[in-house]
Amino acid sequence: MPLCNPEEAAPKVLVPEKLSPDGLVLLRSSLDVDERKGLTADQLLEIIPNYDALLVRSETKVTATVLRAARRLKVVARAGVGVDNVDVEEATKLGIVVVNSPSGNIGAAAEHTIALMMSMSRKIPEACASLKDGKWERSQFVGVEVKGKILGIIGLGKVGLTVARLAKGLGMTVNALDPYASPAVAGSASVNLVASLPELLSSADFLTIHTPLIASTRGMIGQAELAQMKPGARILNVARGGTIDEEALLTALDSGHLAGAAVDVFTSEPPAIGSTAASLIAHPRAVVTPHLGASTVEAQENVSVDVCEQVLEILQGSLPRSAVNAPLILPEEYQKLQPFVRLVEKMGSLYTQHYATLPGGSMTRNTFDLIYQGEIASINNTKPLFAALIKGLMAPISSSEGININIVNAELVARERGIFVSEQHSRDPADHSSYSSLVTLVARPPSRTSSRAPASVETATGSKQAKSQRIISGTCSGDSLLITRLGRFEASFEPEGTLLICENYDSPGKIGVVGSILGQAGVNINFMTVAPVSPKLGFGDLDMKLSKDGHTDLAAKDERSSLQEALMILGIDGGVPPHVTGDLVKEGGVLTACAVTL
Ligand SMILES: NC(=O)C1=CN([C@@H]2O[C@H](COP(=O)(O)OP(=O)(O)OC[C@H]3O[C@@H](n4cnc5c(N)ncnc54)[C@H](O)[C@@H]3O)[C@@H](O)[C@H]2O)C=CC1
Ligand SMILES: O=C(O)C(=O)COP(=O)(O)O
Repeated sequence: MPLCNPEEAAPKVLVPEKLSPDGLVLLRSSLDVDERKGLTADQLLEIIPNYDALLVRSETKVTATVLRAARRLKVVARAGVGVDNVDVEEATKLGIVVVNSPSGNIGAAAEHTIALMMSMSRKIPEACASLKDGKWERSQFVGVEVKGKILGIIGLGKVGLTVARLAKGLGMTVNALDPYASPAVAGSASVNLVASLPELLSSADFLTIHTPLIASTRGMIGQAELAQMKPGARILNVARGGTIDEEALLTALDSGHLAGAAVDVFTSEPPAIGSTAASLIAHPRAVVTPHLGASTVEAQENVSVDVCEQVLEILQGSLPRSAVNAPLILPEEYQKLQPFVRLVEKMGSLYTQHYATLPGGSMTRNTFDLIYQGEIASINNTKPLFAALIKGLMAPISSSEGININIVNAELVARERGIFVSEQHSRDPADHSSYSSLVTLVARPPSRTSSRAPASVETATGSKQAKSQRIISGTCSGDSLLITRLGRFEASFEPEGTLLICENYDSPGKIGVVGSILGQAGVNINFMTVAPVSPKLGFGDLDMKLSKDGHTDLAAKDERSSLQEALMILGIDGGVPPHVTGDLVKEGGVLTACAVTL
């Protein structure tokens, strides 16, 4: 699918950090890639409104303020694992997809951990510096071996497990603490899962952290925890600054309780002059690197290609494979859903535009059944359809404060707006018409009383109950969309462009009357179709099931005979002047008229 119309400017991608060209080259053929290293926070805030995608590593702080200012932004791609520099919650609210590269740099981070452990245990950085300084000080740099020692790992995820396997190869015993780790996976790597942090701390000769920085891991190793470690033990952090309290670590090194620390990551990067982290860096028993865990040629190629491919997918309207804040959907399922996503969005928009203009309209009904029948019913993951419905319902009545409603934030938006959708799958072929798939949107009435109107209020043209039906059905054939039912009328029209929908008495001359009013107003008619009252007002078995639950207000079958109205749907060139719909309903026999744009 092309990323943009050749007439339009290509979507813009901002890359404020060093990213491997291997991924960027994939973007350049269809996107406008802007590499702007060294931007200040203020500069980023100033230019971000111009971009559709933002590619970062760990240095760029993608704050709520940046995201709110980013009016066009569809995706933040983190070329790496940790997304703690991105306000994912705010991105979710705004419908901005956040993707990462969950496995591109695992090997690099694990190897760096082992490199730091060996450097620390054999005092390689100090020995190297001394020798370069012209000295030959062999006796000062006697180290310890790791073989036969116990390595304690906090966080047995992708990096932790790789470190464990490498450490096993070095002859270490590996203990690990991870409440979410699989005992089978740990067992297969010969890792002993321990039950508590004190157990891990008190047994380890080397302790290494491989958790994300989240609420439960922030400051997880403080003064009390360091005190539980063996005297002379060594600690490593190649995960995130903030998991170990830097002040407490400095004290433990100063006191000699810990023999060494190897640190790649800091609470603030780069650490401020005079900060605790700066003192830690300067400490003679600390081996430090400036967040280099992922800095290998191979890892950078991997993460760059991984996220750039995802940026392309997202800007093409597909779902990414590693979204941090969107549900996982298999590509083949997504492919099947695509035309229905368009259909359901149009049905939602048609619902709001059509019913909000009816007498007593407005979006007073906020509880919907979305019913999938036929082949579409076999797809279980219908999150894109749910999102499309919310988007369609909201689009005509809300600017949504610039929020792009999509699969990322649809549930949140629906909750905030008090919209409830019950999705129902009916796989029974008897439940739907001749269409291979049918999607039906039913708005439940505001209360049971209004849906159970007594027979005495029926008019000559049908029951109040039947008239109050708010049902839209539709189907897809290839890429073509078709509305097959609107309220109690059996329709057959494409939900595209501007449509004038008139409900009228099904009597001769109506078409001429409508045509002449439109002609006088200079409105050009493209096509016209008439929708009679549906001979099948409900959904057969499904209809009955729903009615028993009191969910819907579908009409009873014996009400059909008295209904003599029809729906006239006219495709219009351009818009319909507001007075035209008013003029139409003043005409005898035209009951309602509304213009919708789909
Ligand atoms: N220094 C560097 O350049 C790099 C750092 N990293 C960092 O390494 C960390 C881990 O990365 P991955 O292994 O890929 O992530 P992962 O998600 O595969 O593994 C994290 C593990 O931590 C565990 N965990 C979470 N909370 C825990 C707790 N309270 N106690 C014990 N375990 C807990 C989880 O169950 C999971 O198994 C991330 O923070 C990432 O940002 C990753 C790559 C490079
Ligand atoms: O992937 C991660 O979590 C990392 O910490 C790597 O960070 P970087 O991309 O090297 O700034």
